[in-house]
Amino acid sequence: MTNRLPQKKNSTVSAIPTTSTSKVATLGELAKLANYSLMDTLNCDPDATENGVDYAPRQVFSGHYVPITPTPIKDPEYVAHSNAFFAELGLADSMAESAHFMRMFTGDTSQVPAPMRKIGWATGYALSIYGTEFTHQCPFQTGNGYGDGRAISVLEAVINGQRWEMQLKGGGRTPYCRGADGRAVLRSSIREFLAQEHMHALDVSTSRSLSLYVSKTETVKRYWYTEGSRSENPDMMSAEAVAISTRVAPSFIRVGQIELFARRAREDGQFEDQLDEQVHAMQELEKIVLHLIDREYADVIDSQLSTPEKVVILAREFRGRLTSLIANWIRVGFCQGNFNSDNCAAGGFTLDYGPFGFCDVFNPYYQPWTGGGNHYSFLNQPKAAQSNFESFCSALRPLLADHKDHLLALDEIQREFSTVMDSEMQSMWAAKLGLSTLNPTAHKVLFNELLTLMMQTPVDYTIFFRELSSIPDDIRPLKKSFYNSSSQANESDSHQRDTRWIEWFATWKALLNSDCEENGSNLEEAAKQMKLVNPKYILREWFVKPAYQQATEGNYALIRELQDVMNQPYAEQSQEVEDKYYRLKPLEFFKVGGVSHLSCSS
Ligand SMILES: Nc1ncnc2c1ncn2[C@@H]1O[C@H](COP(=O)(O)OP(=O)(O)OP(=O)(O)O)[C@@H](O)[C@H]1O
Ligand SMILES: [Mg+2]
Repeated sequence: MTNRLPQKKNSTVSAIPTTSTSKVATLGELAKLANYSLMDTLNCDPDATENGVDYAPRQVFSGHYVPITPTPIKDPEYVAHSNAFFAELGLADSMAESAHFMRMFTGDTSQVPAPMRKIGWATGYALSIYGTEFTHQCPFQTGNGYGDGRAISVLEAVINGQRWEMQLKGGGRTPYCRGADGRAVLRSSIREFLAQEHMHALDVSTSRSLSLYVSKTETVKRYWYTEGSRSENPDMMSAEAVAISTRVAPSFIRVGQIELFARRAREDGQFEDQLDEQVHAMQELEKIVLHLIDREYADVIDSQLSTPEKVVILAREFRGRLTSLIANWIRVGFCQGNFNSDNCAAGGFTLDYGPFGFCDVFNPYYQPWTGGGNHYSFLNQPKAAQSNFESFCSALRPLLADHKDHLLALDEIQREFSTVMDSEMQSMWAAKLGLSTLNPTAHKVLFNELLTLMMQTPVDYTIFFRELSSIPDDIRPLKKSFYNSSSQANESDSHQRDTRWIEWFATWKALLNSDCEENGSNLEEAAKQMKLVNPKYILREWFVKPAYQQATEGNYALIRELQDVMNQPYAEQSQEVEDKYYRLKPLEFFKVGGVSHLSCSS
């Protein structure tokens, strides 16, 4: 029986583990775990100011990072921290509201205890949209001014043998800010904070949430929707409180980052001074790739291998993680919305919860972001991932220029992407249906008919699969997931629809029974497995909206409630929770700006 699709674990590093079982309770204790591999091994931008007050938009021509001192938010207030992640890191919960911790993670690094550093870093990256290279998003039209415009990393620490990078989002301007304010508002910060931890609880590989603080006095202006607006684009400008959330991952290296150095390494080199630059760029490309391997793939790539050998394994491993990630996104109804190469983590986990959403009604073209088009829509994500993977492979190619066999191996890995992706998708759909495979023709027919029925009915994606997971006796429980209830549809249509569902259900049940027999399993076991694959609770946008609305009034109760419910998405939980959160999307929320669609997310 196929069960929950495994996600690749974040890589570990060999370091001295913290042996003590007592929790890290002060910033001083956390400081002792600091270990700045990126700053210490990669190249600093030679034009950067030493004190890190490098806030004006400018071109950054070389180097892997720019040292940046974050800009603290004014009069910060604690909003939330992730208890689950604190526990995993061995941090005491009390730290989140302690003065020193709060000061650092609201952007004031002036007093951090040594060996922590007062200056953080931002990185440049390139952008490809659906495989096409872009440079004009950068104000200089060269691509040299694009990168972390408001994300500033402030710490790398090795905690219990695992290396983590901690990054402030909304920590102020950097040379990559392109003239913007470097801030994030409370609404988008709450969305990202909750979604990251929810995705982790769903077993989908992701950056994690550490903490979230809001300013009581500092605001920035953002376009947004008036209450109940059905407009596609925001119809008002409002002043919103700024916030800093801290996200954490083994690294924040994006496909776009590797691309940036590859593009430079690829330049013509017609003139002698350009040749020097090109050699330098090639060295920088190799360095960032080796760093990526060290940070994200150390457990699967032998450090003794040559660079070309490492590069080929890297491509294969990333392909494995990326295809598994996308299958998992689709398993839980997640649409990233803006899956450009600069939002695609080279470690193969979910990054950048901007215009993301979880689908309520099943729709293959579900896309929460009005600017995202069909290419980033729900069931097109495997294709979007393939484009990012091709950009990744192109960026690795300069490193293999003199190694024909390795180049051929890379070509092969790239060519096989869609086969590997299809196989991941098939296993995922099979697991959602409780089946061990979708290979036999009868299974494929069953699946295709299901897609048609789910669209035509239409069904709520989460509720449908969760009800199916109970392996009911007939289709009545499945009807809980139908958006057009029989009372709304005309009688003959609903009769026809039910007949098709009854037939589909009978076929599914028969295939499930014979699958169980073949595998020496039973329906009870199948139901148990299905409930580990098909979540009951999903972070629907209309749950999040009241939480961020109340938060603007200083009431964080709903955020806590959502943390509790969404951090155990497979559990049955109480009747009260079920009544409130296991529900179809109310009709009044359809087509409403900020709930059903977003035009921007920052
Ligand atoms: N308010 C802002 N100030 C400065 N830069 C910004 C701001 N908003 C977005 N950016 C930058 O614009 C680029 C595109 O924005 P996008 O919405 O993809 O990213 P994001 O949500 O800020 O960042 P990330 O990908 O780091 O999660 C990013 O490089 C981002 O840093
Ligand atoms: Mg982004």
